Amino acid sequence: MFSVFSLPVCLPTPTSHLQFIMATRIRPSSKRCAVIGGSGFLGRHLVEKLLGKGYTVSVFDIRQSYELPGVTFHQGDLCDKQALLTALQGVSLVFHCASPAPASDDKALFQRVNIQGTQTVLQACTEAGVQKVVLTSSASVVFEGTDIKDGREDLPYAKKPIDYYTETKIEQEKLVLKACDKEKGLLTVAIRPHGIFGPRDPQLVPILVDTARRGKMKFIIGDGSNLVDFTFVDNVVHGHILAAESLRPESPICGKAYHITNDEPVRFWDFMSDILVGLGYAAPRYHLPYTLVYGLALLLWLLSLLLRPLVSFKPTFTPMRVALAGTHHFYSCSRAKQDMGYKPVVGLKDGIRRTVESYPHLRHGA
Ligand SMILES: NC(=O)C1=CN([C@@H]2O[C@H](COP(=O)(O)OP(=O)(O)OC[C@H]3O[C@@H](n4cnc5c(N)ncnc54)[C@H](OP(=O)(O)O)[C@@H]3O)[C@@H](O)[C@H]2O)C=CC1
Ligand SMILES: CC(C)=CCC[C@@H](C)[C@H]1CC[C@H]2C3=C(CC[C@]12C)[C@@]1(C)CCC(=O)C[C@@H]1CC3
Repeated sequence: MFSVFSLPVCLPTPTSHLQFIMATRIRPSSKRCAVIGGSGFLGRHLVEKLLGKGYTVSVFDIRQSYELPGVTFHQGDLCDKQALLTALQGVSLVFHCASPAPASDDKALFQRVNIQGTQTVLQACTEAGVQKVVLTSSASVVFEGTDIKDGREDLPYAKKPIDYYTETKIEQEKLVLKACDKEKGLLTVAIRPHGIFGPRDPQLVPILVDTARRGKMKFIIGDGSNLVDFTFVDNVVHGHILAAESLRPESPICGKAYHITNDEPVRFWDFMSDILVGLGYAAPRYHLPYTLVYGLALLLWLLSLLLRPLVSFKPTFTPMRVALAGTHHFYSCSRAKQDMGYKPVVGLKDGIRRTVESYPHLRHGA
């Protein structure tokens, strides 16, 4: 069993009342941060980098997936303010990258965690004297299922978000950016990554390999020329830390959203093929018209809703996935370059190689 501590590790366990008061009133230190969602894919990469940069890290997550020297784990639900307050003692910087998985269709869960939960996180941060909050938002807050080419942050939020995940990520981002208040001493910023991939990703490569193993990765939806951003996880981490370190009262980044990508849009199907071929599977070859596949996906989705009381099935080809696979969606990160000197640290080719090497168990025949 993992242990859960209620005080940062670097403090001695209080043996007297006075020590306890001193410990609970510790002044926030600029190198003491908390990662909410730190057990997840992005969160863990962020934690590892922060440790390497000399930060003391508290992880707050609903589950504990690893142990690392220098990291204090607090297991809890981010909707629980008391649990958060314990984890945020002495913390000056909070990264909020927790969310239910996008594949879920549980509307109530998304609303509870992404909206009410984020309100609770912001209240807890204010009460605990946290000075900076960096939210992991998503570039998909502006995506409605149709082409976006070189999209900038001033695009309007999607009026018809493609799923509950996107709908609640929009509300979450608005809440965090609105909470930025220099007078009250709380500075906020939102990072919008797109298509994060890399070692330990539980979604992209596993879904792809599973689809290939079931013999369903033979088709290219549309003409295969649609460009998409896939962002290597180290670049997303780099964007988050740059944002945190640039977040000062006089900085232009306060209360703003920033796209963070690899800045190398790639054909969706070339990217999928590179991963598949790297792992020993065949690349998809046959083309299917986009509208036909989208229409079929819509029909299947409606059927799954209608039949839900009788049978439960989850189609692989959801309308959202077909839209992601068959449209252009790539974003400009020139605002991040200008305001915080962002530049990707790992190129796409290198990122794909590192990712493929990290999944020996998913290789064809393994
Ligand atoms: N992956 C991607 O391509 C992209 C991700 N993002 C955003 O990046 C962030 C991180 O994503 P990613 O690392 O992929 O996701 P993960 O699911 O790997 O990580 C999220 C973590 O948050 C935890 N969590 C969920 N609900 C709660 C809760 N109520 N209280 C505390 N912890 C909770 C999850 O636990 P559990 O697993 O048990 O649910 C998980 O450990 C998310 O905000 C996501 O919206 C944005 C754009 C693209
Ligand atoms: C760029 C971006 C936002 C990526 C997000 C990750 C996932 C949404 C994709 C990762 C694997 C993809 C995938 C498909 C759709 C989108 C993903 C789930 C398909 C289901 C699309 C239709 C197919 O032919 C099979 C694909 C398998 C992989």
